[in-house]
Amino acid sequence: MTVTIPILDLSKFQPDNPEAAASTQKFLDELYTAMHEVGFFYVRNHGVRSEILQGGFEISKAFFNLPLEEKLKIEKIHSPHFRGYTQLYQEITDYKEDNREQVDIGREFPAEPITDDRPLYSSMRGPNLWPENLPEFKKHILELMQAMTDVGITILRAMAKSLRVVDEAAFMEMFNDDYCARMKLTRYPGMKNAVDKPLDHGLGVGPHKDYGFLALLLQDSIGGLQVQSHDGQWIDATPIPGTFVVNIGETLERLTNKTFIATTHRVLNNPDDRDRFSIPVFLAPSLDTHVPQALTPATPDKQETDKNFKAVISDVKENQLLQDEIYGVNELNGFFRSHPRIRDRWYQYDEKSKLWSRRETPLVST
Ligand SMILES: O=C(O)CCC(=O)C(=O)O
Ligand SMILES: [Fe+2]
Repeated sequence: MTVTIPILDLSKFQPDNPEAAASTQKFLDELYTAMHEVGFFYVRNHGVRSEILQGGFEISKAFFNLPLEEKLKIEKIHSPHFRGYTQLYQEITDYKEDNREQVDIGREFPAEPITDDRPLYSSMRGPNLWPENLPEFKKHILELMQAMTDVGITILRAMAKSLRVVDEAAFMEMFNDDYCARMKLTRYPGMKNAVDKPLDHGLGVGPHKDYGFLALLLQDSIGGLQVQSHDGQWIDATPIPGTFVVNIGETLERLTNKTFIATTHRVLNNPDDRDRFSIPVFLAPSLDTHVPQALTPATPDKQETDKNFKAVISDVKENQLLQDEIYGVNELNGFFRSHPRIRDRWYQYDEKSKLWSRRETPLVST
């Protein structure tokens, strides 16, 4: 069966307008089907002005065009909050170096004092690293992150409604003022980019599932994002102007007892010399949230109910989930796992208590 990624019209979702009840319901039904069967969809009529989106790409390109030594001034290693720039080939997904460079941005908070009474994961909050020589960067990027976050929160509310059995108020309480948002600016060099010489495997980012709740992605017109269908085939998420691509992470999949699926995806570098740019935003609940293990009843396994349904084939192993009940613990462990250099510079492990803590001063490498 060929899988297509559905396109949903967010303007149909008007939960507070009784006159739009029918169109809202239609949207919720489409959303349910998309999340249950594909785990990915495009959203159009999301209401974010195109100048904000265009401005985001322009400022992101301006940053990546800076000389490397300028970009390295905000390298992530300088941030105990895991913010900042990562060079090409420095991050590893599915055992291969990613052919991409990126900047990680989070919600802007002042650094908190390091005290024993705070949970360690409170270090995930903190300031971003901003490039000194691009003064307009901060304003544009925070504006774009807020606009995309607002769309994401609306979609999360729609997801709660479409699941029906979920208590919407309790679900949305996880996204109180202290919700988590992370944005990435990415550049994937084209395979024929003579300066960068991408690694032959051609993977901008290897097969993976996102681990939070929701990802909302702005992509340019180059293409390369692929989504893995149930039977293991790779489907192109071909760019559609004016849309975001939406998918969920493993924490929400677990919470819905796999009624909604966190689909494996990857990005291929463009075969010619043109670079691809994308800007994903990842949403998750506030760090202190106790994420319930499952809010909905288990869905009968499709393999048991449908004789024609093939076993799900994924390049990502099951049960790699970050299983702690408190979201902040999972988020910190996830960043520890993917950024051991940053972990060791800013955090220390005590063999006796088997606990991690923040270093008073960063470890200076010799
Ligand atoms: O750049 C993209 O299209 C997707 C990136 C992605 O999947 C990720 O960073 O988790
Ligand atoms: Fe992803």
